[in-house]
Amino acid sequence: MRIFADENMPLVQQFFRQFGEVSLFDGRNVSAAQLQDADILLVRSVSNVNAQLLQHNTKLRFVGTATIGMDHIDQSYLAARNIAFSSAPGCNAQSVVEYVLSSLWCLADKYQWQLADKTVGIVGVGNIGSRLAKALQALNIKLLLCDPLRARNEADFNHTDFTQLCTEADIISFHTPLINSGSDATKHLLNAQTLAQLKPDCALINASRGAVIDNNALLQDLSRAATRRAVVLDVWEQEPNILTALLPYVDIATAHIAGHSIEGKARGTEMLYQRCAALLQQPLQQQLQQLLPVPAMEKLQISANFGLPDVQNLARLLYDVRRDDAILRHYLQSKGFDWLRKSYPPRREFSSLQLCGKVIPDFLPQLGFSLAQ
Ligand SMILES: NC(=O)c1ccc[n+]([C@@H]2O[C@H](COP(=O)([O-])OP(=O)(O)OC[C@H]3O[C@@H](n4cnc5c(N)ncnc54)[C@H](O)[C@@H]3O)[C@@H](O)[C@H]2O)c1
Ligand SMILES: O=C(O)[C@H](O)[C@H](O)COP(=O)(O)O
Repeated sequence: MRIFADENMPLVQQFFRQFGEVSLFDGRNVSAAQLQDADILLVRSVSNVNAQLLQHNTKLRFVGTATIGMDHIDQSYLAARNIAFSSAPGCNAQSVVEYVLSSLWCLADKYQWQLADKTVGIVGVGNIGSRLAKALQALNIKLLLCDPLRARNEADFNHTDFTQLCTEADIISFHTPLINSGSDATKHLLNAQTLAQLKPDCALINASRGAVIDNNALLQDLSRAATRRAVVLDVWEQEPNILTALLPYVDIATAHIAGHSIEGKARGTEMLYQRCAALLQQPLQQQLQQLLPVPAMEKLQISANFGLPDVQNLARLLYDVRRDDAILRHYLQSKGFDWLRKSYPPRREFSSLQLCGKVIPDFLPQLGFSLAQ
């Protein structure tokens, strides 16, 4: 069995060698000729899997993307060819939540906000949005939730229409898939018209897909003297060739790495491994927990005096998004967007640090921290 995998898929050899020979490729530049012998194809978000890429391959049995987003996969084409497909739902959801929390704390420091006075609008309340909602509730932050699909299917879902959310939120965080057309389309959900409805100081966070915000319209908006909004962008239109004119207006700019914690990426590989093992009717020989590196900090003692104001310091032990903003601003021009992603420095999730103590406040597990056994 021949397995072809993106070179940026951690632990892929360790997981997949059980099924056959693993060959690696550069995901952004992979060609149809390279993949003609693949039985199993494992990609990330930078490879468009479609008729053109698979034109020379007649034996493919499985395509997996170690990502949550699936907008780069032509699923109808795979179904028509009877090729099994899987994404990795939720694999890096906690990583994105930690990115958003770190961004909020940085903005709160920079602009001296009291986060408890802010209303955060979450647009897209799936794996990431609902975890984020739980974390923000733990921090006593007021929420508005917008998810028309959930509103249609769940009678008790407390939905706020996007237009209303735009006028009422102090901060909006986007967590929808990229949907190009139809009544729930998210492409350019935030555009010149919807931007004009926001409060002049409404902050924006986008860690979903770049095209959910019309980047040119955002640039126009941010260039206006009347606009005073803080902006965090992890995702951009036309990656890797991003609109660099936005950078001076953006408080935190990163290279589509919100989901790139060590756990988030490796969980994606493991989920595809489990799916492949089921498809090939093979036993599971590997487990992520055994393959993850030992974290630099394993245990921390919490005293009875630990309170909500201490959470920010605790979280910063593990991740501070300003590191990634600084790296982008320093290296984007000389090394490029894809290099920033490929050489992303290690980041562990909150759960890697086990908290010990007689009484651990409830908000810590709600934020994703784990308790020592
Ligand atoms: N920046 C990163 O590194 C990174 C990492 C992971 C995921 N993502 C992106 O984040 C997206 C969301 O991830 P998830 O795991 O929460 O996905 P999910 O599928 O679990 O949830 C998406 C939610 O968005 C809702 N939705 C769809 N259309 C909507 C609309 N028009 N308005 C409001 N809500 C809408 C869906 O009903 C669903 O509940 C992914 O599709 C991916 O594109 C980015
Ligand atoms: O959709 C996702 O899961 C994320 O956007 C993912 O982190 C993208 O990262 P990539 O696959 O490009 O490394």
